[in-house]
Amino acid sequence: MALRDILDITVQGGKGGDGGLSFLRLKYLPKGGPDGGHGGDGGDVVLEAIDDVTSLERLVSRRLYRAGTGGQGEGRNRTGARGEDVVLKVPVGTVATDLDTGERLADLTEVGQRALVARGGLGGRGNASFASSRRRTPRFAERGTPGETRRLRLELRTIADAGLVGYPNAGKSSLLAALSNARPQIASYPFTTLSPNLGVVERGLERFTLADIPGIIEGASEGKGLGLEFLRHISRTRLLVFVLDVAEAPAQTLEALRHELRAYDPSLLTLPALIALNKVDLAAPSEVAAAVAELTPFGLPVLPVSALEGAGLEALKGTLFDLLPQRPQRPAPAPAPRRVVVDPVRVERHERGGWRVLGRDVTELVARFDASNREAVAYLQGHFIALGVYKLLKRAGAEAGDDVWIGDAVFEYFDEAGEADAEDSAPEADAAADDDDAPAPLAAEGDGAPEPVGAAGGDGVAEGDG
Ligand SMILES: Nc1nc2c(ncn2[C@@H]2O[C@H](COP(=O)(O)OP(=O)(O)OP(=O)(O)O)[C@@H](O)[C@H]2O)c(=O)[nH]1
Repeated sequence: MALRDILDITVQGGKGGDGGLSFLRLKYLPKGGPDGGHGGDGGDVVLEAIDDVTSLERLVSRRLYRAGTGGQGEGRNRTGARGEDVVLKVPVGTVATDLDTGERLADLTEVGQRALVARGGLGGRGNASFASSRRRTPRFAERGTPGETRRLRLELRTIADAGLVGYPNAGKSSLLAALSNARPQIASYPFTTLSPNLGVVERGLERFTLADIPGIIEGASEGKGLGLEFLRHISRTRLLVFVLDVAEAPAQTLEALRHELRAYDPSLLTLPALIALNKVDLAAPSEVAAAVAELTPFGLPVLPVSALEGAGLEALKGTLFDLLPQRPQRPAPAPAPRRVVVDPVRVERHERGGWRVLGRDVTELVARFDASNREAVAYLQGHFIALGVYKLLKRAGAEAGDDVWIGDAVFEYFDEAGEADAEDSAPEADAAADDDDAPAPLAAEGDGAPEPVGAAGGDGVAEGDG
């Protein structure tokens, strides 16, 4: 079977469900407390390695794989359902790379191994979470965050146990067909095989996989022909079978093949190897004997065979089983650490007048609330203080009435006295989260002017040039 071995897709974690906005209703308790539950987290996109080399083929029909959205939080503090995961089955030997960052996300070397490639978003907190002694009936809740989106390259690096290496037309496909269950196309001209063919070789209950590694010609290691495309398939085999045509200067050919392998990856030459001296049916016995003598100095077992007529194949098979090293029990690799993106809060002029506040923490925070909801904005103000937003705006020269853009939301800036005094008694970042409707000099557009209050704590976090 010919294998598709590279596929680019987009994967997207599910959006987190929004937090619930709800109040307890009881017959004798008309003004019940807030009881909106949390939104469920969005589902993840996960890769799972299976023992089927054709499985990339089945992912071709779609370009985007998106996991399920988390359910919305509901009354009586009911948490929304978690979004459904999407599990993509890929062949063992698949390597997943982030196309935009080049980061290696997964290297699946064992059947059943899984890797998370796009995390679902977080569910938002329900309004019950925002209740406090001063805000008994919070009429806002948090939105869920979007899931991760990634452009992904899936690349199958064939993990065949043994690889057939030889010049075009040496008889690799024929040998593969003769030794295994594979039925590759065979033609009498070079380059019939453009992607590796794979077969399973069996002896009683033992079995191993054998791949035909085509395209290795002189200069392959420098990228000639499709050389590098094919060479990467060898990089994981545990045994090499050099396939040489008895009539085509076998010793010289072997030298050339070894040269290409060494240039690509010197460690390939340390793998156990043997020589299948093919097409002996076309040569006189003396010719075969001379070729064997010529090859002996390489120190590898030499097995004269005829892929076409079947001569020597049982002996070849036996030697393959004898030489094949045990598959190492590789521990599952540790998951890659999450990258921490440093994107400090900063302020710049907005092209339409006013200001733009940038920085991941603050824009993500604002995106989680409805900026037209006064209560939500009052809640956000505590965080703006902790993140140093006011201080930066003031330093940059913001004036009362200026528009301040944060993500998609627009606020209005209020300049006020007393800020300097408040700088010392700035709240901790954590405390700000629970801070009650602390008025501060940013209000949602159209809101009445709140009372002035002072500036930034958490300045270390927010350091940046205004
Ligand atoms: N007489 C004879 N012909 C053979 C033998 N093995 C392969 N051939 C022939 O040699 C030609 C090439 O064989 P393939 O198996 O396609 O060779 P390959 O090395 O896989 O070639 P590429 O796929 O082009 O890299 C075909 O015409 C085969 O029938 C053999 O043992 N004896």
